[in-house]
Amino acid sequence: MLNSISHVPEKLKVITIDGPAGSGKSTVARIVASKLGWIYVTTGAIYRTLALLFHEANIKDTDLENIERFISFISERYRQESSTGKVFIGEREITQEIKAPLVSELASILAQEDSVRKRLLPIQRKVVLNNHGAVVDGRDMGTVVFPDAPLKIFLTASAKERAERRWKELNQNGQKTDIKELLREIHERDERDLNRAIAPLKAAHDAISLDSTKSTQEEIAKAILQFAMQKDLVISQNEL
Ligand SMILES: Nc1ncnc2c1ncn2[C@@H]1O[C@H](COP(=O)(O)OP(=O)(O)OP(=O)(O)O)[C@@H](O)[C@H]1O
Ligand SMILES: Nc1ccn([C@H]2C[C@H](O)[C@@H](COP(=O)(O)O)O2)c(=O)n1
Repeated sequence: MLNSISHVPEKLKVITIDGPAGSGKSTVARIVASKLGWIYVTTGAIYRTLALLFHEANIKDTDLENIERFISFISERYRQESSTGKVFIGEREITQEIKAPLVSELASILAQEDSVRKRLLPIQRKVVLNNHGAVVDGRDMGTVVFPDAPLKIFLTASAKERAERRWKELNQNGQKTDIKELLREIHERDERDLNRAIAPLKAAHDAISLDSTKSTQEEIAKAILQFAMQKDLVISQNEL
């Protein structure tokens, strides 16, 4: 494991990875964080958890009272296990439940609400700034949540490749889905994430764009670690 050093102020030891659904953000974020000895935070899981709470309470009305009620619950009881990527509400593990297509769709709908984004901002920042270094993935990490991050990555892949990856992932977890339906859902979520008025999915002006369509997660992670070294976020090449 690399011993990271701080050539940047402690509070800014953050690498952001933004990109569309299924581009491989969480996977490579976890590899990079592990190599650096940093934590990894996948902010999509926070939006997905909010969606799961709404879904399970069978609440269709995303009014402010419900949003505030569930977000304060998340603030007290939500946690991610950096090493495994497991997600918990209190002692209840919800890692697989939040990946269900219904939850994915509701998360992207809730993510359009300014009241949701405003209230999740401090939660995302608190998780990261309580640690000595973090790799964070989402849609607006480099543009809104951590605009001063020393290294920003914008990770893409073709919609077809992303649907195939999601199909394999759900299949491995015993969730049978139709690839054509997944492709439609990915296009729909892309549309929402790219075109919403608040914090749309887009590459920060100073982000490095990478396309993982024809690359393995290890190749992408290695490229990010090289950039981290160039930014003095790691000690030396021979430990990568
Ligand atoms: N470069 C890659 N090549 C092949 N498969 C990949 C690659 N990167 C990630 N995957 C696989 O694709 C699936 C989705 O990856 P991951 O969850 O990291 O994407 P994501 O961008 O975080 O998606 P979401 O935004 O929906 O959470 C996982 O099963 C992962 O193992
Ligand atoms: N920083 C973020 C993270 C996620 N979202 C929204 C957009 C996605 O549709 C949904 C689920 O995210 P995923 O797990 O697919 O990365 O949550 C967002 O708007 N901002």
